Amino acid sequence: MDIELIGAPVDSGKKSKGCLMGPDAYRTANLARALRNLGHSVTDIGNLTPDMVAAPDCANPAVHSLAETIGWTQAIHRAGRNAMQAGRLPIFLGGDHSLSLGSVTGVAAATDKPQFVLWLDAHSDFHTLHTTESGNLHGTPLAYVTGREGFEGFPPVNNPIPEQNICIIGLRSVDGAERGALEGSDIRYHDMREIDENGISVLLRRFLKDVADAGGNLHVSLDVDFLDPAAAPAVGTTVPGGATVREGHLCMELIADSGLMTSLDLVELNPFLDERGRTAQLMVDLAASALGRRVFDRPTRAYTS
Ligand SMILES: NC(=[NH2+])NCCC[C@H](N)C(=O)O
Ligand SMILES: [Mn+2]
Ligand SMILES: [Mn+2]
Repeated sequence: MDIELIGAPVDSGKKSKGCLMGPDAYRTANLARALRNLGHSVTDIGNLTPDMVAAPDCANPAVHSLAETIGWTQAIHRAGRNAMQAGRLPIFLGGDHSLSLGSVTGVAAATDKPQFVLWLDAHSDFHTLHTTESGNLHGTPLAYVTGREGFEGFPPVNNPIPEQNICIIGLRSVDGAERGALEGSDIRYHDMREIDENGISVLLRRFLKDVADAGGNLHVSLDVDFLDPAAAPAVGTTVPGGATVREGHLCMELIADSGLMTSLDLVELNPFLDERGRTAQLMVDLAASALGRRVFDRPTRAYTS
């Protein structure tokens, strides 16, 4: 694969800061080398900066950092579209999850194929500007990319993702308004109990088969808080009871086997909250699994520090 690393140090999607350090933490954890070792060509285009836009009016007083988030959305959208049009697989190095307002719409704008989205997250991120109580826009991208109303001031979504093409796995923290919207939608979603009862591979394989049958492109959006906080502490919105390290890798290995992934977000890493870089390293290892690393390819533990 021809992979493009796109630094997106978005930190406007919530109040507690630190995700802006994410792209450099992935670089420090040697993401590019891990992917090159798998035989991929890797280009790091450095970090994007947000467009400067005027602040639109917003009826919800809780919403904050609106202009900055719109500016990021535009810049990330362009970068994602360009990478796809150049025949590359973009990996968006976040940055908080509001970066997906731009990444998902950008990659979807670059293809005629049906676009599918796999959302690995403790949260559904299905708020609009009007339903969010926190005012944190990292809780909104899935509603935006499906073309829902309630995003005044944002670029119009010209290539909305059909709800049937979206699968959320890992849910364990959904706000009331999101729940109502989700239940009234065609999005498929699997909470942690369903994972426990069925095994994560059963749920994911079902979705991957649909992507394959439709001949679709697959965007994977991996939120650090999909994982259990014991394994991945470097995130502001920890929720106990998340995916294990092996469940995370199994998802990524199934994605690699499918050959369907065309773009990837690594979001919500807050290196300020990390412990000796272990969450950044885990995210790098998961990205490597998604791009073909297998259990037996992993460096022998005793030989690494
Ligand atoms: N990308 C995330 N970590 N999102 C968390 C969102 C939490 C909550 N639903 C909110 O709107 O504030
Ligand atoms: Mn999220
Ligand atoms: Mn989350």
